[in-house]
Amino acid sequence: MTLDRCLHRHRADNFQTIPECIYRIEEIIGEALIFYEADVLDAAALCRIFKEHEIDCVIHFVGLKCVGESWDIPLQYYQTNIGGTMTLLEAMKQHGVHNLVFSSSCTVYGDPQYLPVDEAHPTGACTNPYGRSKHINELILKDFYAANKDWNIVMLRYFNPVGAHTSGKIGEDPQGVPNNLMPYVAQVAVGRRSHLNIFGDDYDTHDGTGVRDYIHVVDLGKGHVAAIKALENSCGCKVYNLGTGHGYSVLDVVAEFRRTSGRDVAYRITERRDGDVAATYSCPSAAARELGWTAVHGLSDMCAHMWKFQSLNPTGYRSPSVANGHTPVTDGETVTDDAEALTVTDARRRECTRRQASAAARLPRQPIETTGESVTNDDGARKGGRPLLTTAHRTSAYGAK
Ligand SMILES: CC(=O)N[C@H]1[C@@H](OP(=O)(O)OP(=O)(O)OC[C@H]2O[C@@H](n3ccc(=O)[nH]c3=O)[C@H](O)[C@@H]2O)O[C@H](CO)[C@H](O)[C@@H]1O
Repeated sequence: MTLDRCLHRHRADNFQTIPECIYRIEEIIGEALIFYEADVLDAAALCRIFKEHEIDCVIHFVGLKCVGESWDIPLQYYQTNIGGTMTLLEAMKQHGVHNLVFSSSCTVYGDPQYLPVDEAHPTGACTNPYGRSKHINELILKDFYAANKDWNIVMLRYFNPVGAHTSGKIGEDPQGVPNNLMPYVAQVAVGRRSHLNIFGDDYDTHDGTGVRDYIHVVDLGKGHVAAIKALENSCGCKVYNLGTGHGYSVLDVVAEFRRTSGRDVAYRITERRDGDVAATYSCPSAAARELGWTAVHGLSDMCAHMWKFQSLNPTGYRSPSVANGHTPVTDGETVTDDAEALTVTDARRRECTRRQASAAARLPRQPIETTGESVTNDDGARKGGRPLLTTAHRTSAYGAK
């Protein structure tokens, strides 16, 4: 899913950064990546991918995901998030691929009626179009399964994904002002922003600030691997929470980030944000019982790995070269050394391009060309024999968060 985010975010404004992100993923997994650039609403493009590979299952990460933005452009949210699912289901159906993992969200629970929230909690009282698009997707998938019992569908309700890969090589790199808490905190710590605005300290929580169930992205990724195993065992249609079961307040996160980074995180208390709930955290026991999956990383790891990525890449994947005179905002020799190791040099770009070309040459055909001007999209299929995963998503001039 990190791949999805990297491609999504950088495609619109700076194509040059895409190979760097992919290059880093290749370093981590030790394989060349094959990815397609295509629109999830482009049925022909999707069909071509299915024709060119023998695909076992699809992880459907596609989606616009900014709560605030979804009020401004609801039609784009419904078109991308729901239309994309319909197009993908049709393509899968046509090509006999009947195994799907879908990225849902705890947002489908709305303001929780009880805590911790389990999968039996009522859904649908969503507070924004983004949330409604996730809920409608769940309803569509349930109806679709009722008519297609030979399918296996796992819907994963993510709580609040944060952190970065433990290597610090890949992580969240929001364009513009971050909408979510953790990347904002990281950017304050690294000196890109002066202070965090905390949206309200008068909630009915232990310190008055909002409480969430933050989950490390590596744990989240492993949850998907567990879901794929369930598909292989013909699980039918299932829904699982992916969370830790622990709630932390905004001030808890700030304190932990200060501790792990050794940096100050200045903040101001401001008004509540529209649509925020006081507290939500998961009951993750169904995933433990049925998928054999449990989150292992706590808040300390989430902050430490987030900080590692942020400090090694102060301005994300656009971080200028240390070798070319940029001084990272971080201190400490190890960080500087690693930053140099991760710096994008011309030589590495050439090597990256060579590896990409070499990987592409092993494809039966060339990657799909995109259509349209302001809308570009990325599909990815790992290669190394049979592609196991296909991710597909669509971005627009607005992009994701
Ligand atoms: C209701 C809803 O749709 N929630 C979505 C939103 O979760 P959340 O709104 O829970 O995530 P978030 O990271 O935006 O906010 C977490 C907590 O931090 C607070 N906060 C956040 C930013 C900031 O600058 N200052 C501040 O105080 C915020 O009020 C909340 O109490 O985004 C997530 C993406 O990761 C998921 O998509 C969730 O489904």
